[in-house]
Amino acid sequence: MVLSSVLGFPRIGANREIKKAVEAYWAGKLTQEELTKAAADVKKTSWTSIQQRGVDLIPSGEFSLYDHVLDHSAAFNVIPKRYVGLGLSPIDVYFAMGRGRQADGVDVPACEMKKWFDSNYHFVVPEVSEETEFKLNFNKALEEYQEAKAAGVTTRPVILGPVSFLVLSKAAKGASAGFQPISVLSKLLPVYETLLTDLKAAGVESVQIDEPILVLDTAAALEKQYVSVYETLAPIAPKIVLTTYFSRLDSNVSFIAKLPIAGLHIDLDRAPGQLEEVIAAVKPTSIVLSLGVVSGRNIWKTDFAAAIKTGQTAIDALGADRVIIATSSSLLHTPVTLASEKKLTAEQKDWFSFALEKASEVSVIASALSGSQDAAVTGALEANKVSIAKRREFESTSDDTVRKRVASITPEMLERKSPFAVRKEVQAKHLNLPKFPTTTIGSFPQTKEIRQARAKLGKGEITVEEYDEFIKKEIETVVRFQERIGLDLLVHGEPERNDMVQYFGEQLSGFVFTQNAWVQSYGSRYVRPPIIVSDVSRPGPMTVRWSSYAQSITKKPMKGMLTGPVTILNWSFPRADVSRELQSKQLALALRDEVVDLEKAGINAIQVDEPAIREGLPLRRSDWDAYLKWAVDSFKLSTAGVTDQLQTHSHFCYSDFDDIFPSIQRLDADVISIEASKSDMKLLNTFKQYGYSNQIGPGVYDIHSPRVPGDQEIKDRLKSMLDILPDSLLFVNPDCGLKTRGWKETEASLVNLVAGATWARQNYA
Ligand SMILES: Nc1nc2c(c(=O)[nH]1)N[C@@H](CNc1ccc(C(=O)N[C@@H](CCC(=O)N[C@@H](CCC(=O)N[C@@H](CCC(=O)O)C(=O)O)C(=O)O)C(=O)O)cc1)CN2
Ligand code: MET
Ligand SMILES: [Zn+2]
Repeated sequence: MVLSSVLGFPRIGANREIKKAVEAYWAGKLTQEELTKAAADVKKTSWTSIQQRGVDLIPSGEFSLYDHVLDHSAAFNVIPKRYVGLGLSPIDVYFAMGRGRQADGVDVPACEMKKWFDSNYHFVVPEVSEETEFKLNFNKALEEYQEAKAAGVTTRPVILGPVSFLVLSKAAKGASAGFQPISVLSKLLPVYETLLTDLKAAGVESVQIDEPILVLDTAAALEKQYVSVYETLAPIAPKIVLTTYFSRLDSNVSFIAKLPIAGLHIDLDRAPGQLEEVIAAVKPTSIVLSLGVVSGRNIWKTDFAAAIKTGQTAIDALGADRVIIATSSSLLHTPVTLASEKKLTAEQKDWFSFALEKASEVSVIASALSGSQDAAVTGALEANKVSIAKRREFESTSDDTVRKRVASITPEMLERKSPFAVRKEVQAKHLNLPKFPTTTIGSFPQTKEIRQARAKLGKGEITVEEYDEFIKKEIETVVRFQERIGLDLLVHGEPERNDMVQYFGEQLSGFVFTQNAWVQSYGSRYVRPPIIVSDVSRPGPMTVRWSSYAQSITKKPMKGMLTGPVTILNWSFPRADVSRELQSKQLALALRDEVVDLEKAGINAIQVDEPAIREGLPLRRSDWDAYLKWAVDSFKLSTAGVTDQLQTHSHFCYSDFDDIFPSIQRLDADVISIEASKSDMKLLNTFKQYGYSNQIGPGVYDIHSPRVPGDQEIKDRLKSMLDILPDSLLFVNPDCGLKTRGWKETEASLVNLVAGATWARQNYA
């Protein structure tokens, strides 16, 4: 019989229960017991509803109050010294690592966060050194297995494998030079032995061990480690299903197939082409193959006929007992349920499947492959056939004007009129900014009042005019604030935006957006990715009136603020029927028109954010060039339609530039701002080493935490930056936008930032 499986489930709860509970706990409005209870309720609901949908292998242990990688660090005692001995309870140590803590005399910054592979989810980076004393503080996989059992659901616990855990870790401060976390694998392994022995003793039949790094090129050099880990673990553990996702195994499959594992999961949504090679590799073994045919990353209804065909190919080679039908990855990256969407049309609703609907999908596909004649199954197959046919019909329509415009993009359209050196002079005169110009990344605090006003507008409790007036007042407050504390290049603060991507999705043709389809980005922060359903175009200006209003009330230059094409694409659910390149170029043309309109409206600096350009980089190196070509071209297409005197900015809030450096240079933005406050100055050395030629604002403090940076701290940062970068190129700004921050810390931090720039002007004249 073919079994069905779900690899992981969204944590937020259908009504954002977990986000609300966690934030209430932080605010001191909920006790730890109440928080634990809220979590227990959501977990129980998830387990039972997946079970009701007929899924055989139900995940447990992957739930998290903040981040599952952080859960592993806490469980394995991978807790940096700076969080120890502060008198905090274990849960507060955990949250302090995730988001920093500044209260009651305690002042610790957060751990670094990084993007989880090519997704918009962030994990908290574990810090490891020779000194790390690994031990099992608690066994979360076991606890949640038992919790589910008590609720009447037998689950398959999920853990992150030891090799991936260490490869995703970084060297802790104080580790010796050149220390590689993977070098302490043999010290970590006993923790996994204990964890898995306990699972087995508790009667756990099989365990899902995630080793996502197996889809990376770097895993090829880790064969020895993989062999030793899994030879040690297999004899003492429940049956191991080694789980990979987001890309293909390529040649790694040859050593993976020899590991003593009971099952192997592969992602056939992202990498359908690997099926044959993987089947061939596992055929001579007894390994069960878990086929990730239901996307964990997108929301389109699965084409059952195609999935059944794939499943049948595997069954023909391996037999039905060696095939599992699964989601391609955890469903963490999809919203909870389509049932919460009240505003989608019936036609639109029929296109999609969210997490709960996907649970039904794996179950139906597996049943069909097991030969079920059950009326519910045959009915579902029939209904799916109709839905897919309708969707295909919709996809066959296109917007010819947009298609023609994309086809007629010329190389000249990608280039500014003059090179950077010339533009820099023109812009210096025009904008008249001081040395070390201070600016911010765009958003100011999204207060409760702003969100409530928008919620009221949505419910029809206030009129559009009232809402617009309210937004204008917010803009004015932000402008006056910036003038008062002495910032140089102002922003309007983005109060009108629910989110930097959703906001544009809502104004562009070709998108559908949701009411409640929240997906976790990090910690308690969630997004509602808009869905691209057809060709994209811009019915009219999107930001011009807000930016020109903001400019009209100040003499200081106002920076226009847009989200770039690659980022809109990456943070939306894209179409699956046309290439990402085509979608990106369509977005770029729409943004190009907006940029030109902003310049016409008297805006002299425009920032086009591309924080997702790095994250969109394919996981396999051989796919990089093709991606970088269209991604960079898209950005250039969106920004190059202006005169030399317009200063273009772009923003990237991550620090992994090593791999894409030449592409960042090729963007040819006049100014870029980057995340640099949490990583050390190594990043700036990279910029120097490559001879980055345009202006750059390395973030001088971390905005992801409510912690206020001291003014000496900012001066020290500027000093080390100026040791590396030419002073004529330096801008002074935070790491990222301030939307998640409160006003109190925003004001204190920016005052210190301006003081830092003033100090630099005095000392680096
Ligand atoms: N798409 C995206 N990806 C990104 C980022 C980003 O900004 N956008 N930034 C980076 C970090 N990730 C982030 C992701 C989300 C948020 C964030 O602030 N999310 C907000 C929600 C933003 C939003 O959509 N707000 C809506 C809805 C807000 C809301 O909850 N309203 C209440 C009603 C109002 C109230 O009573 O408070 C409701 O619906 O119940 C609005 O402002 O209109 C949150 O989780 O709290 C920040 C950073 C990387 N990836
Ligand atoms: C995640 S990048 C954020 C850029 C945006 N302009 C902001 O300040 O919010
Ligand atoms: Zn940012």
